[in-house]
Amino acid sequence: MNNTRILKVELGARSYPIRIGRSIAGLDTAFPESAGRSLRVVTDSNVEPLYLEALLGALSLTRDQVYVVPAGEASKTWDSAGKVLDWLLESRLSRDGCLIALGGGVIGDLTGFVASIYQRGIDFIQIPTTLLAQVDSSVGGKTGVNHARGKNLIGAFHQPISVVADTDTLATLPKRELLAGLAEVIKYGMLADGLLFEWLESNLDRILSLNPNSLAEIIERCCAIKARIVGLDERETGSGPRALLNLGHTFGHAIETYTGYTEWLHGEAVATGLVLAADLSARHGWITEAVAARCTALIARAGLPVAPPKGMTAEHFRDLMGLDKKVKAGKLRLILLRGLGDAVLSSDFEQDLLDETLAAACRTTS
Ligand SMILES: NC(=O)c1ccc[n+]([C@@H]2O[C@H](COP(=O)([O-])OP(=O)(O)OC[C@H]3O[C@@H](n4cnc5c(N)ncnc54)[C@H](O)[C@@H]3O)[C@@H](O)[C@H]2O)c1
Ligand SMILES: O=C(O)C(=O)C[C@@H](O)[C@H](O)[C@H](O)COP(=O)(O)O
Ligand SMILES: [Zn+2]
Repeated sequence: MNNTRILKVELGARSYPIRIGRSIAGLDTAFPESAGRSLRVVTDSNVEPLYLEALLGALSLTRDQVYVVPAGEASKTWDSAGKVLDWLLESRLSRDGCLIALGGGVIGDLTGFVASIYQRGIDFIQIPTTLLAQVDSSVGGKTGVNHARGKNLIGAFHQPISVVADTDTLATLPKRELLAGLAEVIKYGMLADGLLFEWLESNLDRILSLNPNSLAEIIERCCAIKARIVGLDERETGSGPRALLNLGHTFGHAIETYTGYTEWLHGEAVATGLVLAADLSARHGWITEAVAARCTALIARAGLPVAPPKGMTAEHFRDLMGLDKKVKAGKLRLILLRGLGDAVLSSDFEQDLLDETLAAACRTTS
């Protein structure tokens, strides 16, 4: 790969590199971690025609070492995981084998989950091909599948042994998917890095026009934030900082579940969730209304939704958010803002103010 930048997720014996660079043709040199391993690739039906041949060529693999799932969130299910597991057993992969996830966050989460339970756990490598996966999902070892009752409710923490992000792959990404990835980038600015947020306000157009240097810049900055947080709190303990990466997600996951995982992309739902989190923070007086307005404005400028789907009510939100994994002792906990770049995990928000936020948001779309 050309111009490779290397970051590291520091987790003792489970530490691993994140390589960010260009040119998929050089992928063989990009992850020495795969050398000498028995490999299997999992990808999806959109990524297969675009990047599979290059990867197979680089690693001297054959088609029978590849499993292709239908593209999209509908494949992030228990049923799909079962099918991949069946295939791995049929292809007689042993415990020293290694999976490669070639694709977006759906493929990364699904493949990582399969790797976490196949023969009680085998290695896997992430080759993220969406902006969302390059800035977020490929790093940190959250793997899993969705359930009709809620997002990511079945899963495991299982770290990859390597992440290889080739920014050239973003050239083929549909615009809507690029924008969905941008939602997680804006999230990082809001929760941990006010300067990144300001940089996005000034440089949004460069990102939208796929300027390679700007893309590499945001991918590196986001991965650095995530690597630091994951290194401090790998398994999202109650007291550690990892939960902060969930800013906007309690609302966002409710939207994804309400819409059946097919209408709204994850990043779109998170975008609206970020707006709601900022609104609720402002109602508490923890950030000014002007800061909340800046968050909403940047998200809207990025072409992302700022209000829930039509028909979704405050009652729908309250019901779905009750199954959020951050619920503790029956009490909902939310990530809220104390400033731009300063997020907190809070259980002491006012229920009345949450009701106001939900009522106002749902009124705009009903
Ligand atoms: N594990 C984590 O920490 C974490 C973090 C954020 C999101 N996620 C999960 O990630 C998922 C969303 O990921 P996503 O947005 O990457 O979705 P995705 O994997 O569905 O990819 C989006 C679409 O782009 C296509 N695609 C992928 N790469 C392409 C390329 N280079 N060119 C053209 N098309 C391409 C895919 O086929 C798909 O249709 C959600 O399930 C979300 O919950 C997980
Ligand atoms: O890595 C994390 O931690 C995150 O919360 C990143 C999120 O962007 C991501 O969507 C994650 O899958 C959400 O996890 P969940 O635990 O809320 O299901
Ligand atoms: Zn997310």
